[in-house]
Amino acid sequence: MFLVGLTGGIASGKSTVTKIFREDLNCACIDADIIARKVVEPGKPAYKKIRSEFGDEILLMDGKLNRDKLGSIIFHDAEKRQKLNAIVHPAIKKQMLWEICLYFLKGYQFVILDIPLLFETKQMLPYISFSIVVFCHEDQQLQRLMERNKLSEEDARARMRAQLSLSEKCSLCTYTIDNTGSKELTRQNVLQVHSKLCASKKHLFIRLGLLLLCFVAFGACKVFL
Ligand SMILES: CC(C)(COP(=O)(O)OP(=O)(O)OC[C@H]1O[C@@H](n2cnc3c(N)ncnc32)[C@H](O)[C@@H]1O)[C@@H](O)C(=O)NCCC(=O)NCCS
Ligand SMILES: Nc1ncnc2c1ncn2[C@@H]1O[C@H](COP(=O)(O)OP(=O)(O)OP(=O)(O)O)[C@@H](O)[C@H]1O
Repeated sequence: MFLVGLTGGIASGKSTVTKIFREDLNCACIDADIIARKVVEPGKPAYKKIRSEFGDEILLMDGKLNRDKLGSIIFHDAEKRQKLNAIVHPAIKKQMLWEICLYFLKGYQFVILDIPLLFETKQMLPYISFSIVVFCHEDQQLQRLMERNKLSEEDARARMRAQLSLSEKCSLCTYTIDNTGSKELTRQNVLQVHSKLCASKKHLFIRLGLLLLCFVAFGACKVFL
């Protein structure tokens, strides 16, 4: 099995593309944003750390995190964002590695990891064989973000500034998926990248590598025991 990192800018279309991989193409997909929500549920270690770092004013009446409030703090303050990242990212990585193992046991050829900050944090980069960037024009990104999250232009731009630009991300990846047109056009672009992933023999090399490692370990046991 090999891992594919899927990234892009905020609201550039990662979830839209992941949905096509998962629902139309039956691919194994893991979404870092969903994990990021799970690991900060009340009672989880990351929740307790966020509460002591940011205070009770970032909680809703029912004790859950007020995500809008926390977002409005961290997207306007790089130091606070760094503090939140330092609490949440290790928990996301741990959960993600666990979910990858489950897909490995199910025998998938590859798993797609939807990670918004793939190139910024670099945490999962050592494990990735191919990376994909979903891109659209900056003005489309701004418009889609403002509409979806009901944000002012200033707040939307602050969120966009918290990440590498889409052009920087495109220069770092293996494949790009153009999401500047209709969702149907994007679907066609996803199909093309999917066929390239399916044609890859990387999983065979990785399996061969693991097999060789087992032989070496077995040989070493025989010599030393
Ligand atoms: C600040 C929070 C509470 C805002 O929650 P909200 O529901 O409004 O947004 P959501 O989680 O759906 O994220 C939407 C998008 O914002 C961007 N984003 C989120 N966190 C960050 C961050 N720390 N730095 C830069 N961009 C970010 C990503 O593109 C993400 O896809 C939340 O985003 C969060 O907990 N962020 C820290 C964890 C993180 O880095 N998540 C990204 C996945 S690695
Ligand atoms: N090709 C498209 N045409 C029109 N609207 C689109 C297109 N692709 C995505 N959208 C819309 O833009 C918004 C952002 O898309 P999506 O949620 O897939 O982005 P994302 O990169 O996953 O966002 P985030 O970084 O916040 O997780 C959504 O409301 C979605 O419906």
